[in-house]
Amino acid sequence: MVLSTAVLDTVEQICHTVADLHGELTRNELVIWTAGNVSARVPGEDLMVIKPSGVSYDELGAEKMVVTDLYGELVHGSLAPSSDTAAHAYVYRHMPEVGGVVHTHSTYATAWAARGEPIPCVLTMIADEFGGEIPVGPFAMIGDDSIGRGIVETLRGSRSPAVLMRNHGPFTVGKDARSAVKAAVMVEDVARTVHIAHQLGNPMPLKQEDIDRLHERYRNVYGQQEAR
Ligand SMILES: O=C(CO)[C@@H](O)[C@H](O)COP(=O)(O)O
Repeated sequence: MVLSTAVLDTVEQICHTVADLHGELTRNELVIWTAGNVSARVPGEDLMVIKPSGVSYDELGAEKMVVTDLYGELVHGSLAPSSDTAAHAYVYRHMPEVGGVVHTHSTYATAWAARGEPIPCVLTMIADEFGGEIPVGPFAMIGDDSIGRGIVETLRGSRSPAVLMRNHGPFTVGKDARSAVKAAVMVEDVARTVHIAHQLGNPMPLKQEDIDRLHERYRNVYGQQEAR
């Protein structure tokens, strides 16, 4: 596939954004070695930008990013795309509102995934960002559509931008890649806090009406609305 100059310009900007966001994964200590990935949809095109597989985060500049179609076929770039490319691509094909996808193996969220247990909505921060419990998706093999199917089946009908894929780890989505990274940071933080709460006793669930009000306020009042 030959990309037009206009699309190449857009792709170049997105490559910089996606490369920088991989720096957020390391800065927030969500990944070890090469074990996590960020992607972004190319707006208006059936394309996405994702990191190459198995390349050190220290070497992940914009020039190393790869562009694939929404079936994971390489369109631009020379390196082999991330092993989770098919999963990200499936999400973009089936969730048109999603502009960014992130996967990590962050320690506490992955521990919940190993136990196959949703993170209960026992904190205002969980109600705010996730709108309820953080769900568990099925175990799925790496490399084909299976993980993507599990993500989409679990997140459809949920307000959560995060799913804990059983025996694997968290996948998060957002309107753009930065929002998906934010959800990845937050899922790890609440996974750790709720784990600690469990060591101390029984965390108290929030009432559904309070969850709804908190989530609504977070979406529509919190922060600088024009920047959301
Ligand atoms: O869980 C998996 C698959 O084993 C991945 O998240 C890897 O840990 C990182 O893979 P690349 O993005 O480097 O291919």
